[in-house]
Amino acid sequence: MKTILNPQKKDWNKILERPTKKVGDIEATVNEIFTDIQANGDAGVAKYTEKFDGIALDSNLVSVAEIEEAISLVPKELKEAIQQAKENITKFHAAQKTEKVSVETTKGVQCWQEKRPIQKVGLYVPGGTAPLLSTVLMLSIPAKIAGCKEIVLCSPPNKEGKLPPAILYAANLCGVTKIIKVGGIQAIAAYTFGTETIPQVYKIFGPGNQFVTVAKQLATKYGVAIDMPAGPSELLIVADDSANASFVAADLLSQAEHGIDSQVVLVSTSKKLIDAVSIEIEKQLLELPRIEITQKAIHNSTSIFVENDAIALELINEYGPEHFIVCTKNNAFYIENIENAGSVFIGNYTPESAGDYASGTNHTLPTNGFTKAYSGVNLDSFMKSITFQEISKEGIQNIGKSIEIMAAAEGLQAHKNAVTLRLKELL
Ligand SMILES: NC(=O)c1ccc[n+]([C@@H]2O[C@H](COP(=O)([O-])OP(=O)(O)OC[C@H]3O[C@@H](n4cnc5c(N)ncnc54)[C@H](O)[C@@H]3O)[C@@H](O)[C@H]2O)c1
Ligand SMILES: N[C@H](CO)Cc1c[nH]c[nH+]1
Ligand SMILES: [Zn+2]
Repeated sequence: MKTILNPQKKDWNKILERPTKKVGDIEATVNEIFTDIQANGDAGVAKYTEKFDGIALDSNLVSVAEIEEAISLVPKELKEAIQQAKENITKFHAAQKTEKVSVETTKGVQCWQEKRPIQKVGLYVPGGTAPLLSTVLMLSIPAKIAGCKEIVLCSPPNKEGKLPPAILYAANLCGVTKIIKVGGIQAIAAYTFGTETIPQVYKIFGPGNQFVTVAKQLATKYGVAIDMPAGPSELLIVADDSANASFVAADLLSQAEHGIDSQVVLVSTSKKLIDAVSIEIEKQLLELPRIEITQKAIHNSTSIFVENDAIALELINEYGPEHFIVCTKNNAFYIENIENAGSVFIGNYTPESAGDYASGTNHTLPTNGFTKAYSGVNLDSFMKSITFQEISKEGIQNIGKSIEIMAAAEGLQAHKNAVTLRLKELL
């Protein structure tokens, strides 16, 4: 990790540039695959599964027998861990249900809003560098609580043409209605257009690498909604002398481990802490099995020394990290004033991994600065609001004149007439 001392504000964006590929290069590939799958359906999907995942499949649909086999293969200990995570994720997302909003805006004019589940949703579970069974829980649990009817899940097959048992076990446990062995751009294209085996969906959810993220963004041009751009993992930690350097290093390494395009950043008002973390990273790295990936991501990453908490906060809000760990003497200051972050982790005993797996919050979060405008996945992501209104005779008399005047001001006579006729009838 390189260390930068007191950078000038004008240099922040350059220093914190995300290590992602140029989107333009990926867009051409994504466009080509979308066109092919729109025209050729499952045959197109199979072609790209063979090209990118190196496996030729007769069918990409997961069978009941495969699910039964998976259930028998998952160790009891992992089943119990999944159960605890499921309970916490369920509690946190079920608590997000809201009451119907209903207001009489003017006497006789009743307006209300009700939520409805999105009927057909497509979940994407990454599997390129690691099979993210936890993502199955993060997406299917809120989908089920929201009441979505068709919950489809796509994830890339391994070299044996299978999905890992834990992914199938979790998907079955959480009420996924169809599981398909397909990953990457081809999965997103299939959700967008529908194929013989993969249903077209109304909204696509889930994280993925840059290919998946750019493909999701293209899906919106064809009228399919997406949760948000949730690309390569990011973590920013603000820590001072009150933090445990070994814990800080472990947290930075945990997100660097995701892939070479992950980005981790340490911001500190203590040079002593920056040095201690750097030594700890080198020590802990040697013990990690994914050392090559993790080392590359760490190489892309930066420690930044700043004079005080106010500067640190300004820099953090400008960057807008996906994950934000706060471990300082002034935690309350950061918690009150953070504007742009996906999920915040507070204090020495709140590792980011807790949110990845089992505390209850959702780990599908905006990256690449999209925290400035997007929320992470939550119960509302799987629902939409419909507004209703009912106006009585008294109500139309109370607001009719204003509608007539405004419609006339816009030059829309037919709009005005729709009110005028009713008001006349009531005279
Ligand atoms: N933001 C979040 O909420 C969040 C959550 C979890 C994971 N993540 C991120 O998700 C990502 C998962 O990435 P992954 O690669 O492990 O799995 P993935 O499933 O997203 O991507 C794997 C697929 O990419 C496709 N692919 C690979 N190389 C390609 C190429 N050259 N051209 C076209 N397609 C290609 C293949 O089809 C493969 O199946 C990581 O970057 C991780 O940090 C983000
Ligand atoms: N940190 C990832 C979100 O960026 C989620 C995850 C899943 N498994 C481990 N981590
Ligand atoms: Zn993670």
